[in-house]
Amino acid sequence: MVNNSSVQSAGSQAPALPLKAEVEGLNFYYGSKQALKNINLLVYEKKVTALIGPSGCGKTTLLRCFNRMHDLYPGNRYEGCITLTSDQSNLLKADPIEVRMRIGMVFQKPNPFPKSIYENIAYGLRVRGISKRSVLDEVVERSLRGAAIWDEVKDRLNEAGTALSGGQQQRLCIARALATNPEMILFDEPTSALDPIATLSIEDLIGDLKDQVTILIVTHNMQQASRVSDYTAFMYLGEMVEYDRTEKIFNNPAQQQTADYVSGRFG
Ligand SMILES: Nc1ncnc2c1ncn2[C@@H]1O[C@H](COP(=O)(O)OP(=O)(O)OP(=O)(O)O)[C@@H](O)[C@H]1O
Repeated sequence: MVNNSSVQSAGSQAPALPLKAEVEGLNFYYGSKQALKNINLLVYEKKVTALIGPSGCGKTTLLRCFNRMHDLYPGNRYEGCITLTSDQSNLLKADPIEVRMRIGMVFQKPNPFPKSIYENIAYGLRVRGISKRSVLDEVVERSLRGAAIWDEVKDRLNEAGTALSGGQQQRLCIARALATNPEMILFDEPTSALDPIATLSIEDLIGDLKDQVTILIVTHNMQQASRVSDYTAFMYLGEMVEYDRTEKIFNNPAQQQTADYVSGRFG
């Protein structure tokens, strides 16, 4: 049974950490189908929060609310709010273009633009009217360094992004997300298409990135959630069952359902 009480902060023992965002009473509908039910969640600043749960529980749907991806399809509807603490803006009511500059996204499958490595980073700035070469050069280098791929590509910036290995392409996509100095980055199963070595390098990178940005990650991989995240939210059938420090969720969860899921008894 899902625990219907609204689960908000990450457990009673959580210290009072700075907040990046607060999800309150979030419902989401694909047409007439309700995929998220009264989600309440505090997202802590410069921490990694993992969303876990069995297939179809609503992890990706919740993640995509944060950068208004659902607006791209007709019939989708949100209720409730996701408030960014920095300026108290409700992401569900703000201009979606602005939201996507503040909240970057990295997808399951690396999806570089069919452009050069340099342009993969610079393109998003150009479409926002930034064309000064020195500024673009600086952002390209900073972003590629931030994604731990600068040394590998600095001498081949004019080569196609799609010519890189899968793991390098994913780091290029992370660099692209960093270019706008986002406040949060959303990762949707970012290593599911990668081999174990590339997976570990992305996990290391996520650990490094949290010094500068708040991270929300959807993962099916329990070991990955326990390795990379500080907080974990367990969802089931569109509801938030339990949210706490990752260590607590994996070692001593409050709900039996969470214990069953993290120990592999269902899902
Ligand atoms: N475009 C859509 N139209 C209608 N229903 C959808 C759509 N996308 C997802 N759903 C439904 O919403 C619910 C949540 O889906 P979601 O993809 O968020 O789950 P998930 O936990 O991320 O699953 P998975 O781990 O398999 O990716 C599921 O019942 C799914 O069938």
